[in-house]
This record gives sequence, C-alpha cells and structure tokens, in this order.
Amino acid sequence: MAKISDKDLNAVTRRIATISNHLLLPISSGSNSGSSGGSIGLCNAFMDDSYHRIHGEVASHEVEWKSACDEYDKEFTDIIYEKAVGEGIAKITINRPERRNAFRPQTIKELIRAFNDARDDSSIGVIILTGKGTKAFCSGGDQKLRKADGYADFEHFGRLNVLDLQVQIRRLLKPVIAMVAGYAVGGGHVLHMCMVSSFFLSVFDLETIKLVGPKKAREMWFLARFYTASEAEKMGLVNAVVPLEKLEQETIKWCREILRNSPTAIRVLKSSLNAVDDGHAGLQELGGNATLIFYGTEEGNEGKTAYVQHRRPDFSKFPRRP
Ligand SMILES: CC(C)(COP(=O)(O)OP(=O)(O)OC[C@H]1O[C@@H](n2cnc3c(N)ncnc32)[C@H](O)[C@@H]1OP(=O)(O)O)[C@@H](O)C(=O)NCCC(=O)NCCSC(=O)CCC(=O)c1ccccc1C(=O)O
Repeated sequence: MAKISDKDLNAVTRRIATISNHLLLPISSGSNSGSSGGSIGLCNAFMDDSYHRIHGEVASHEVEWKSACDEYDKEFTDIIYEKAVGEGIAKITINRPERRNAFRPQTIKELIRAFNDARDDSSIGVIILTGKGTKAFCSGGDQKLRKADGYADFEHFGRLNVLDLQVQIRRLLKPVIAMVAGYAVGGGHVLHMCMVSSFFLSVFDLETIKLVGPKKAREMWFLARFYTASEAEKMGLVNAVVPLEKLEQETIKWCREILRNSPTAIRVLKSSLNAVDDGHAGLQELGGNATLIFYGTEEGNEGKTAYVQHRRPDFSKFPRRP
C-alpha cells in the first residue's frame, strides 16, 4: 500500500474542502434557521484560498466586558457603558427595561456622552448599541414624559434630543452595530436603522424607503404593523437573524471581522456611503476625510513645513498623476 505524505494529505484535504465548498448550498438570507452572517461563517470554514489561509477563522473566545465611563466620570443611570478587555469593542446598553428601554432626555444625554467617548477612544474600532433584557431593544420615546414640546424629565421644557443622537451616530466614523433582542418601536426602530444609516424620521422617511423600497415603506408606515425578525431580515431592515442565545456571540463575531480591516478604509467607506444621501453635510464629511489623508502624506507635510519655515513650498517633486 502506498504511503501518503503529510504534504499530499494536506493537498487532498484542501481539494476535498474546495469541492465541498462548491457543493454547499448557502443558507438563503431570510431563512429562520440561521443568519446570513451564520451562513457566511459556514462557507468560510470550507473555503480554501490564500485569503482564508492567511486570515484564519475569526476568534470565538468569550468577550470580557469592563465597565467604562467618559471624561466627566459621572455615573450613568439610564445606560450601561462597557468596553471589551483587550479588543476594540465598546458596548452601550439602554438600561430602562421596566419601560421596554424607552428613552427620556436623560437617556439620550448619556448615550451621547458614551458615543462621544467611544468615538474619541482610539482603541475602539466598533460600537454595539443594545437594550437591557430580551423584551425590547428600545420602545422609542418615553410616552409617559411626552409634552406638547417634546419629552421632559428633569427640566421644565420638552426636548427631542434623539435627533442629536441620530446625527451623532451618522457622523461617527466607526461602525455602530445594533444588537436587537425584542421590540424596536417608533424612535427605537429609527435608532436601529441609524446603525445601517438613518438620519431623519420624516413623513416620507427616506431611510425606510431606501432600505425596503417604496411599496413596503408605505405598508410599514400606513399600517404600523409589528414585523418579526425574519420578516425584517427579508425586507433588508436588519443584516442577520440569530437565535437569542447566540445574539451577542454573533454580534461579537461581526465586530471582530470589522476590526481585522483597515480603520482608515472603514472611516472613508462610512462617510462615502453617507455622502450619497447627506447632501452638503455628507460632502463636507468626505472632503474632511480627504484632508485627513492628505495631512498624512509627504506632499501635505511639505506645505505645512514650508509655512512654518517661512519659505515657499516645493511641490515639484510630487507627481501629477493621470
Ligand atoms: C413595546 C411594546 C410592544 C411591548 O409590549 P409588552 O411587552 O406587552 O410590554 P408593556 O406591558 O406594554 O410595557 C411594559 C412597561 O413598559 C412601559 N412602556 C413600554 N413602552 C413605553 C414607552 N415607549 N414609553 C413609556 N413607557 C413604556 C409600559 O407602559 C409598561 O409599564 P407599566 O408601568 O406596566 O404601565 C409596548 O410596550 C408598546 O407598544 N410600547 C409603546 C411603543 C410606542 O408607542 N413608542 C413610542 C413611539 S413614538 C416615538 O418613539 C417618538 C420618536 C421620537 O422621539 C422622534 C420625535 C421626533 C422626530 C424624530 C423622532 C425619532 O426619529 O425618533
């Protein structure tokens, strides 16, 4: 009987893996049996190419959370703010389960503080927003505090400061992932859409139209029905649906996959994707990022150095590319 070498064995194993990969039917997105993210994971396990050999599997160890605070070191009452030990993930949890995580102005102020901190912390590359418990991600504005001029908790006037939060998430050039267990209603639904890219809730709600198409958007807003997670996935409202017990594990996997990629590329990608819809503000953001990249070049540095040295800049050595 011929003896097979380790090298040959590896080659055979890889060949079988490649063939299995071709034979494997991907789990269609929208299936109840798992997430589209899960199906990607399944295929990855069988993929035999240099990319997968070099990058390997996404780490699957449990994440260790540590309580975090912002520069003011003031305690949070309405949210829980945590960072993963040794990896660039921040997690912000709306902590009002007794009201299905409805937000009041105080909740929004704390969310804004936590998002600011996560934005400014250069060790953080991705942010998770979630709700405490499994009944609701967020049930929107706290209706018990709603007044004629907005929501009022500790002040004499009403606020709609969730709009500031929506803009902040839009402008924050790190990916924000909504980890949704349970209901996402009203302003809570808008918030989770911000993670994929929402800006305004208006009568014609442009973001919903873009995500689900004009017919479905009309159905959603005119009928105001509740949709299940898998219906939301089919409509393109959410990226993946997984069993509840796997929700955090799958979210962390997505975070780790994002963290493998170039932070600058992700930053520019997020601003490019927003620019399409954000008009002047979007182009400003994109232009700002081009400036940031230019600052890092030798050519950009020549301009600044010449200014500081009171001389004319010499740009002659830099190519005028086609
Ligand atoms: C979410 C439910 C479907 C969950 O139902 P269920 O599991 O049966 O729980 P309940 O028994 O109903 O609730 C338990 C407990 O929580 C209280 N509660 C739930 N939601 C809220 C809420 N939103 N505000 C205050 N309190 C809430 C509930 O009263 C119970 O407490 P008790 O003490 O036992 O009474 C269901 O709860 C439900 O339908 N909730 C209401 C959903 C809703 O109407 N949301 C508000 C939509 S309007 C909005 O969000 C405004 C958005 C906004 O701020 C905005 C404004 C202007 C421009 C833009 C925006 C924007 O973009 O967001």
